[in-house]
Amino acid sequence: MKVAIVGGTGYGAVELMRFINNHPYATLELVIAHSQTGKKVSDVYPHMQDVWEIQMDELNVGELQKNVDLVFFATPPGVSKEIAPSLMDQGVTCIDLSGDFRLERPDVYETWYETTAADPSYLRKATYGLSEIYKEEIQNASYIANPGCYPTASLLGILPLIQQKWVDPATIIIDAKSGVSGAGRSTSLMTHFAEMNDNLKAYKLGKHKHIPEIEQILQKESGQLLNVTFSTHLIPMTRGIMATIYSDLTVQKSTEDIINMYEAFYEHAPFVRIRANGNYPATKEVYGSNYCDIGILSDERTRKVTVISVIDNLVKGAAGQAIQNMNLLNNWDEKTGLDVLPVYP
Ligand SMILES: NC(=O)C1=CN([C@@H]2O[C@H](COP(=O)(O)OP(=O)(O)OC[C@H]3O[C@@H](n4cnc5c(N)ncnc54)[C@H](OP(=O)(O)O)[C@@H]3O)[C@@H](O)[C@H]2O)C=CC1
Ligand SMILES: CC(=O)N[C@@H](CCC(=O)OP(=O)(O)O)C(=O)O
Repeated sequence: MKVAIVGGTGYGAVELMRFINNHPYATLELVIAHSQTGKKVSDVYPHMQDVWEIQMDELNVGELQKNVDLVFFATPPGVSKEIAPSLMDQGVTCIDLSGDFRLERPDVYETWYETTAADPSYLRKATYGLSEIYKEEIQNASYIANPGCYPTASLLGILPLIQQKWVDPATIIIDAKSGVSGAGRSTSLMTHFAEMNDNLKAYKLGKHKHIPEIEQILQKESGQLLNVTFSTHLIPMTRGIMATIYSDLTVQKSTEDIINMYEAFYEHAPFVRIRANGNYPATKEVYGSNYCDIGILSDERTRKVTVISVIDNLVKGAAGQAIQNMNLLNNWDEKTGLDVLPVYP
């Protein structure tokens, strides 16, 4: 399968290239850059020397349509909504790492992204690509809206309890922390070394674009209208997300009961690992891999459950899940190209 990446100089793109290099059925045909066209991938990322010497082109939708079977968008929000419709019209399959097609309702997108939404007729063609939950829909999709990094960790962490109705969805609180690569490659005051080193910052409280994304799925899966409390923090590490999720239990269940239920729920999900009682995952234990590791505590004193869910934001939170979705779309083993262990320490 011939693939292209749009947004080829970003962190999401270079992770896609790492996995495509490992993939037996996908070849990278075109890399589309923005401000660095004409350069080779290895000029921008020297660790790719002798691996990806491909020269980056400027965007030409006709060339994409003519030359590739699948396009990955690894661009900031606001880009794919302009370009993707003509690819959709020509029947080119797309996997979009940005948030442009994740929200079903244009008015909700416009409120949270503060810009106009894609045309609703195209929004309706998109499938939300949370691989473990929407496997069948993904297998039949033509446009995949790859989930955001925080929603991936949060939703994989809480959805089993929602589907079993063992928690009250209205009481969910998600406290999440991310490494700085989540903000992409370009520099900013927020993420430069002196601001970030030895520091821990809360940011975008009450305003994060992942709030409506998480609510959309929680509402769909619980059948209930609800709002979620979701707080994001930047932590001085390169990769990784930890989502610590709290909710009120509606039934009396021990930690063991909940762990057993999660193990059954994710029985056929090779990338979700449930920890044993008393064992809680750390971000380094999934570093560089497509795993989502989950630890659980049922606190019988407070009748609340705590779920700890960790991912690598660039892998399960972006490029890895995108490759997993490409595999599902093509009926390939979902682990194809992704069978790498976490890098530790
Ligand atoms: N980083 C992460 O952990 C995650 C990222 N995502 C999402 O994936 C997408 C890519 O993220 P990431 O790789 O981190 O971002 P980066 O900022 O590292 O890269 C963005 C890429 O898009 C290009 N680009 C910027 N503006 C335009 C434009 N107008 N038209 C075409 N290309 C453009 C940039 O080129 P140039 O620099 O030359 O402008 C660069 O190649 C984003 O939507 C992000 O929100 C999703 C989950 C996790
Ligand atoms: C650390 C950091 O800044 N993280 C980014 C999340 C990146 C992401 O997944 O955003 P999209 O929904 O746009 O794809 C943020 O909080 O905005």
